[in-house]
Amino acid sequence: EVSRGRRSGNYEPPIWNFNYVQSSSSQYTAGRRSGNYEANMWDFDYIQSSSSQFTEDRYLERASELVVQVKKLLEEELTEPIQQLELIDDLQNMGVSYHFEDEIKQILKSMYDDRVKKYNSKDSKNVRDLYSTALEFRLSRQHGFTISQEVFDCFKNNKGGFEASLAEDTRGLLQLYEASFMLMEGEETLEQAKEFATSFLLKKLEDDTKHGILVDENLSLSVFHALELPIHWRTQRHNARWFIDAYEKRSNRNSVVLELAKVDFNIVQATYQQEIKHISRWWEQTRLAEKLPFARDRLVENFLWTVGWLREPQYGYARIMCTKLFIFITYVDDIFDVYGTLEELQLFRDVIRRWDIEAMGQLPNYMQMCFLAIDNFINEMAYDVLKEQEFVIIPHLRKMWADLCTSYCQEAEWYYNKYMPTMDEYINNACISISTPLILSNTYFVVTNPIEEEVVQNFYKNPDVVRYSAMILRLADDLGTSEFEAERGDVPKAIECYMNESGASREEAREHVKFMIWEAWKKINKELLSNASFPQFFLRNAADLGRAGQFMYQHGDGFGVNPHHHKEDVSTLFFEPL
Ligand SMILES: CC1(C)[C@@H]2CC[C@@]1(C)[C@@H](OP(=O)([O-])OP(=O)([O-])[O-])C2
Ligand SMILES: [Mg+2]
Ligand SMILES: [Mg+2]
Ligand SMILES: [Mg+2]
Repeated sequence: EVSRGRRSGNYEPPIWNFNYVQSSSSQYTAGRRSGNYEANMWDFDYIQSSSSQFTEDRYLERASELVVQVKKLLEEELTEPIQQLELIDDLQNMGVSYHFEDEIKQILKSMYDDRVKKYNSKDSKNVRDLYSTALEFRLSRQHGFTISQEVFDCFKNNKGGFEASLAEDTRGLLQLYEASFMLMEGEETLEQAKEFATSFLLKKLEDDTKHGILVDENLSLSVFHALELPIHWRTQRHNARWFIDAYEKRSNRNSVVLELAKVDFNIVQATYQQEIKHISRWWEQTRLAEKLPFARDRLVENFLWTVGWLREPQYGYARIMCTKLFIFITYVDDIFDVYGTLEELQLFRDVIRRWDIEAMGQLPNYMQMCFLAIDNFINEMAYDVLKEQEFVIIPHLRKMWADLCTSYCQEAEWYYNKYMPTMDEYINNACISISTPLILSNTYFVVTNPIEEEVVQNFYKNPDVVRYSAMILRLADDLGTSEFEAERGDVPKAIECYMNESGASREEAREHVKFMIWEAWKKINKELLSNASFPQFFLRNAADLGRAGQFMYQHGDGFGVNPHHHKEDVSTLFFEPL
């Protein structure tokens, strides 16, 4: 088959194979109930209840005790607002804030109301230190409070720039840097803040490296980590382990908070592990990896994608279904990008557009296998939803798949016809081919009860929140994968389109794509604060899907060509307890 002029992705076999996954275990997994995992444990209603049915009671009990103690700490024992803000930030970064959502919202709301009162009372400007102002700004915006960038005006000189004396305040500069990523279009102070803080933080790292003296090693590590990716661009679960390790090194760490972070990390890991084992058994029996060996067989890495936006334990069913979705998207993407002839691809697109099961016979066997497996999958999802809430999602699932394959086929036709699309032509198609509309709509269907028809109709209005989420994932993907794709043979991607249009070098084009990601985040930040057409959880998923792309491709193609980039992440998240 490959000899018939078909391209190959030369993708390595999976690092985590079936036997490894099935042999994994965790002391946190409930032994007595392990036998009935294959019963109806995985359908929508059962799994939605709570994934704690997988966990040993003694660990659940300890975690519950610790949650009560941390709530008391957060609401009663911490007397200074800055202490509460620091603990909120630590709980979020270590992945345990989902236990304290109401308390966190209440604390941030009362701080926001106080600030508005003070501002309206024209009190003398309550000039606070940069550190606490920036931390409160970021957390408030993150939780939907439209705090103004003007809170930073008191740190500017009479020329409108930030005071040079702030350069000595590394902790404050780090928080100013983190806060600046919450910006929306037109917020010049935050644009300035990002440039100002970045320049001094980079200088701080250079000085540390040059002189070899780390005044505060933890602070230097935090600065380095932030300059790699700011907190606002990081997915919580993927980064929890780093923050727990960093918290443990701190002299001011709270032992109760640390113990909760560790025991919760291990409970969630045990839950994820059971889900991966279940999906792995399903994947093995499809035999698609055997039948379509040219495609990326990345079951565990596809699960790693889904914990980027479906992190809380109770979303087990959704993680299972979205991992299956990601597997099929990857396989269809590789059919269009790597293996199919143009004639086969156009036929496949037309059959998918009509969802014409009867026309299956016209397809080559590898496409028949893929189409029928996807048909089984969307019927399974649609039946689960219909059983739960009498809402028929089949037409929407088929439409989203048809749109995806149409965009894939457009890319294939550009490739085979050696056509170089303009940047606009490429981006308008690539915001669909990156599969974000399909992923976000499917996620909505598997986590929402009741599904609202009005929200579903909003999917079809090419909403900005979906477009800019797709833009971030698409551009992160192109930064990570397009050089290898160009070598193998694929449609020109954002970098190549920009080089062609502007005459820029590859490095200049890469910098421009990074700038486009920065611009897309301004749009998403506005959507997160003001979009009323979609539920908050949908908006969070949209932002997190972009973040998952920035995580996955941070060091190149960490999914297809170089899954070893995330070998450590997979081990610590799914297989090795803290
Ligand atoms: C789910 C995905 C994020 C989307 C389809 C498979 C992916 C893992 C990625 O793969 P890639 O081959 O880089 O996509 P594209 O560049 O061919 O669009 C793009
Ligand atoms: Mg591809
Ligand atoms: Mg593709
Ligand atoms: Mg790619």
